[in-house]
Amino acid sequence: MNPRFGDYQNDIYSGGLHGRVPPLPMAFAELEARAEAALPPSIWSYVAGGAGDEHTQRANVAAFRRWGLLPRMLAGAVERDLHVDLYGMRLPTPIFLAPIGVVGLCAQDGHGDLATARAAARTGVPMIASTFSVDPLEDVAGELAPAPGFFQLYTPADRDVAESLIHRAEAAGFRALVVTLDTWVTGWRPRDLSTANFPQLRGHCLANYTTDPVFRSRLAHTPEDDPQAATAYWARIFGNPLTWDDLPWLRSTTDLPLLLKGICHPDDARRAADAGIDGVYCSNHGGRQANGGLPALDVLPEVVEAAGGLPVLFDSGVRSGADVVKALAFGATAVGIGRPYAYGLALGGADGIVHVLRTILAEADLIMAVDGYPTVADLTPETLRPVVSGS
Ligand SMILES: Cc1cc2nc3c(=O)[nH]c(=O)nc-3n(C[C@H](O)[C@H](O)[C@H](O)COP(=O)(O)O)c2cc1C
Ligand SMILES: CC(C)CC(=O)C(=O)O
Repeated sequence: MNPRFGDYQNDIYSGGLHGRVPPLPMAFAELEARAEAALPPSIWSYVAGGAGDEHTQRANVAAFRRWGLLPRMLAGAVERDLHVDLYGMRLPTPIFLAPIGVVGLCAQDGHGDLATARAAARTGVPMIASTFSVDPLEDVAGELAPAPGFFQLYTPADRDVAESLIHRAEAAGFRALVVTLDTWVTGWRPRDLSTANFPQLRGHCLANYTTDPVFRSRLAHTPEDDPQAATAYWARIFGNPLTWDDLPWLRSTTDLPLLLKGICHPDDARRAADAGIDGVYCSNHGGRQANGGLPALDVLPEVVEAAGGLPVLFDSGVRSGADVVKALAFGATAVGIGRPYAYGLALGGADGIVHVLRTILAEADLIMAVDGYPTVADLTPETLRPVVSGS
């Protein structure tokens, strides 16, 4: 039997009958407001902020409002099946946890990567673990099992360190490698600039480097004895703009499925497919990198078409179950949840993330029930229409 994600509604109502109201926000706007109040201002501005005047970040969210699902009645969608297949894995849900560097710091105990992994394990929602974590990837993987995890790589210029990270991720049991292309330099982020806090936050999230034997071998002293030298070496190898010429090397480093994150142009999707990549990840980094770009949702259909049948992961602006349904209908194989789970973490640790995921899944499931689309395969671009009046 498939999981009944909509049952979260029954769970809440039956709890309510006994005088309890849900301790965590049910609507995204409240989740966001309460996370802002809960997080230290420097972490809030880092997580919530984006590039420039954050126009693209807002446009990512607004893009979903421009499309609506056409309902089908008498479809009898009593049983829904939200599972998706990806690289031989049967995922119980069509969503995943997008990589969030520094998410560790959103948890009250400072170990948010581990809490995120625990939430993934409890829900079966895959986690893409960021290179930038407070805890090393082996510890994250330890909390994740049996849920699948993917490892997100910021590819250091020192290829030996890069290969070491990749091989550690393989050994730890991660099932795919997601290489992020759009953040070899950080974008112009006024909120971080005005607090000047980015380097400080980043300094807490280098565990994957400081525990890496190859990285350590590059240093005269251990990172424990000379943290500044470790950070300086990290800074030297971080800003590494990969090019298409690097892809054969990258491909040769692993047999894991290899995905490229940040693909928003159909020609790049086509070229990735030609280069033997296993999947593209359409995302504009939640508007954190380059302001003034198109909303990621607007480019998704073209990227899906150009990818020629390769899996296409998607994120940027997903705030609700309705958004998940629309991204699936536009052809995303699976849909990434970003900031909302960081906010859930800030409010309730692993429980907070589980709540956010269950909320999103329940809404998606109930939309598919009401509108008569019992499976993910039933959601196609033809089920969507542009909104023609108002918002
Ligand atoms: C605080 C923060 C840190 C992030 N760190 C990473 C990262 O380490 N690696 C990465 O590939 N993407 C990173 N991202 C981008 C997310 O994976 C995702 O693309 C983005 O959050 C989607 O936008 P949304 O959260 O507005 O939906 C980060 C996003 C946020 C909000
Ligand atoms: C450490 C950062 C570069 C992580 C990131 O991707 C982001 O802040 O968006």
